[in-house]
Amino acid sequence: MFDGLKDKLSSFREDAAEEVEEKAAEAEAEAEADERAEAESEDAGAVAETEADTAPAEPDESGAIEEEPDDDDGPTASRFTRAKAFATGKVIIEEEDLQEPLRDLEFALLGSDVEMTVAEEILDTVREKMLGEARAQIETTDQLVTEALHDALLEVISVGQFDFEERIAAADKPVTVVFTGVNGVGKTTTIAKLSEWLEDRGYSSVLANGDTYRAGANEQIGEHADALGRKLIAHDKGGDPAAVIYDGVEYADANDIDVVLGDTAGRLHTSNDLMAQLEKIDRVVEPDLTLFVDESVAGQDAVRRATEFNDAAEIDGVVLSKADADSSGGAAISIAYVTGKPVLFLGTGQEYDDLVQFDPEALVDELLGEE
Ligand SMILES: Nc1nc2c(ncn2[C@@H]2O[C@H](COP(=O)(O)OP(=O)(O)OP(=O)(O)O)[C@@H](O)[C@H]2O)c(=O)[nH]1
Repeated sequence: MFDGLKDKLSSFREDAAEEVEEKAAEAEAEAEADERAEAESEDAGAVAETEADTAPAEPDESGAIEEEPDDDDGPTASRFTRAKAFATGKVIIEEEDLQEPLRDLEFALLGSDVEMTVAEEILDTVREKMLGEARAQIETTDQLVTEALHDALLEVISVGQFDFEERIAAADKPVTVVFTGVNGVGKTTTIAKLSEWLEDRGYSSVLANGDTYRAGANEQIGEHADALGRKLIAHDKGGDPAAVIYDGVEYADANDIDVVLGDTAGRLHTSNDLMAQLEKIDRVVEPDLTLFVDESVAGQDAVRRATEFNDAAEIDGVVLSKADADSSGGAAISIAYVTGKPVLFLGTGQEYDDLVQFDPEALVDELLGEE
């Protein structure tokens, strides 16, 4: 999962650390050269003094003795500051050290289908966290780069994050969860997986097929219900999806079922009649949560669709299916930052237990982990 992105981040870390180390070594060499030059000029000055008894340096008007050599014939202020820091066991990171690595990071992120504004935010945070940073020479630069990247990724990935299980636990029962998204992205499979995920945590669920549009939809979700031993509420093709999910809620109420999982027909946000159906479901059933399902592999297309769905019929969270087939991870990195709605689950295969609760910290650790 997300192996391409992981490799790219790993190369960025190596290159950035190397570049910063190189600049630090240059600063060290310069510091040594400056020290030597200073010592030599002091020697020469001592000789000259004995020969011509010249006056010692006077404090300037403010009373301070000028410490930093001027730009024309000495090291630049930044070189001087760096050299001074180096002499006290520190390495200072400067804008120019980061230019190339950050450009590489930008390519890596965009190449992994990370949305532009998200990539920019990550770059800004890394730059901000590293610039002017003085680290002890004994710390590795790689550590510093990794920490900056960790914070930058976590910041964008964890936007709006909440604990789904806590939400289910705290809500009045039955909890109604409705799933939306375009065709064929894995909504129905996700519902079956989530039903199993809930069962594993002690919550019962009923499936309600609000996809009254597609021929064969009842049979498809029915197979999952049979395999899992769950009750399915379904109406004939062409029926009212809001009525099906409403019946699901009634059934759950009457039978002490904790969660109603409502499927809906795959649709484009531009299909007005289908979007009107979602509004009606919202009105009639008042779902506790509306989850948008899309394929992780769809990258920025998934981000765009999530935004469009959220605008048309507000979503509460996102499930990214087929993360097992996704090497780039662009959607997982970008979607929460762009939509303000968190990724709650990743689909990681075709089996019922291939559903993983999304944990931003764990994902960042995984992305930055050793191969
Ligand atoms: N590899 C992989 N395949 C998945 C995952 N989730 C779903 N699929 C597969 O994706 C295909 C489509 O899944 P469905 O659940 O039928 O998709 P849907 O969105 O309900 O489709 P419509 O009802 O046509 O809108 C199926 O073959 C699933 O087995 C996943 O996490 N990983």
